[in-house]
Amino acid sequence: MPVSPPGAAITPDELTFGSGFAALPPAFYTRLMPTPLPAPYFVASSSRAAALVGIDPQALEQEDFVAVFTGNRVPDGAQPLAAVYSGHQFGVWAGQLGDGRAILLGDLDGPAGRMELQLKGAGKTPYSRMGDGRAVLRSSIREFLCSEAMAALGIPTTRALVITGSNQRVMRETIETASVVTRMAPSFVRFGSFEHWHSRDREEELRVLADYVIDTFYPDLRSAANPYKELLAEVTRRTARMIAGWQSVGFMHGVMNTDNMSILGLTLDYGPFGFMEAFDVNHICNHTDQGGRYSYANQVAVGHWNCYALGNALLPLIDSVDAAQEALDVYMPEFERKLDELLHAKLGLATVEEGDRALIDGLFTIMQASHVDFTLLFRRLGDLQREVPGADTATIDAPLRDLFIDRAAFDEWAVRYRARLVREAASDEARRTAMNGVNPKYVLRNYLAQQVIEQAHNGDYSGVRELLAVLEQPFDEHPAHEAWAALPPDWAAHLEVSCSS
Ligand SMILES: Nc1ncnc2c1ncn2[C@@H]1O[C@H](COP(=O)(O)OP(=O)(O)OP(=O)(O)O)[C@@H](O)[C@H]1O
Ligand SMILES: [Mg+2]
Repeated sequence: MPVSPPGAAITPDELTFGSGFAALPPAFYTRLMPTPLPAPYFVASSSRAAALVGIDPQALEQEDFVAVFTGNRVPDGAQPLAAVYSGHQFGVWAGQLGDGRAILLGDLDGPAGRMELQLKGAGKTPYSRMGDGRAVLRSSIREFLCSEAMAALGIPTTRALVITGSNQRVMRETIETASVVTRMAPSFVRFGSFEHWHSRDREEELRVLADYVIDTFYPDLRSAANPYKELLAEVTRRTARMIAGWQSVGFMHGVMNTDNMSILGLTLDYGPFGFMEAFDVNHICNHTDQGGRYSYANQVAVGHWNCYALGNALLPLIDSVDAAQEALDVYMPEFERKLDELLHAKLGLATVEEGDRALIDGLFTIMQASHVDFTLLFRRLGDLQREVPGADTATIDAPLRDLFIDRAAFDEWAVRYRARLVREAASDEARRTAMNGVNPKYVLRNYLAQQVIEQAHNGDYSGVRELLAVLEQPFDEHPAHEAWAALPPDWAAHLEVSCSS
């Protein structure tokens, strides 16, 4: 359990908000107050996120913090604002968007550096368009749990500090209740924040924003011959690494619009996301995405496409198509390098050989044919013994082998894998430990989220908190929660997640 740092804030008045983003000229945002919710209550908090900004996690349950993180009380020094941005949605230019329900309070300096705190679902803003400015408890729980789960998996992400709720009714497909999730990130600037100014031919604002991002988050790039080109290259690299991370755990974002792409390469906006269960490379997690633009396989190319949209927006500053192209060309090599590194670790291969790619591809091919559960497969792979002299491998490998409908295909692949493992120095035991440290036992399966959401709708938040505790340590054994690592139950096959949030 992380402990709170000495001197952790126990009242909101002990928070000292800085104004990094708010110091930009007014064109970039609208200052406004969050809209209070009636009788807010505490739902859950992340002590790990709290430690990052020096807040005593226990204090988050207190009325004064609940008021602050619902938007009912604005602490001294905070300068609440909603930022403007635009973006491409499902590949089509959508024009102006902006924080339609997210309100930035300001930033806090903590042990891990500067973090902005943003209330998602805190009321209407000038960018709300037809929306009500609210988020529902269901979607806030999903965002809260997945942000913290991804952080624990080592994938760059925005964080979630706390969720509060209110009985105020909110209309979605059915009537739900309002909730606010407080997110944290060094910055919430998006690709779409740059597209916004480029689309309006406003080079001055474009430059101010790019300079702010470079000076604050990428100071090393300042001395480069063309810092804007280097910014594009670095964001492209980070995006490629983030998506390699997604692919390696079977995470599907669901709405990779350019307004949901972070300029820091963080996973941003947990809406209709999903973790791959029965493996299908073309799986689409978002029910609304009928064309499958954001399917598991397409995420890789879409990440690149989104970087092109950013590159296009930065072009007036980079001032050379060739230079921008060069910056964008780092994407595939960086993605493949990172994915290769992650997959080697997932297979317990500490060395690299020429045939490894074919071996790994072979595994994905048989996973696809048998629609094997992604998480269970990699977790059980760690149990495979390199040598089983004279023994019946079918029996020994049963828990792993039985995940495949086509067992002969698995047997064939296992022969190749064993032959490869013989050239690894690690013992079975050492390899298993290493593999269990990178292949999670627990991921946020949709049905798990659904179960704790249903409990929460009945006023019981213990499930959210328990699931968070498990997802914070996804590589460990949690004997009391063995069931959460199992294959999804039959009813889960009918779960659909959409953009409604
Ligand atoms: N209920 C709502 N009220 C007002 N605006 C909304 C609402 N839901 C979505 N929007 C706005 O619609 C646009 C696209 O929505 P999207 O679902 O990508 O974002 P989001 O989930 O609200 O926020 P974020 O990207 O900050 O996580 C954004 O401008 C967003 O602020
Ligand atoms: Mg969004």
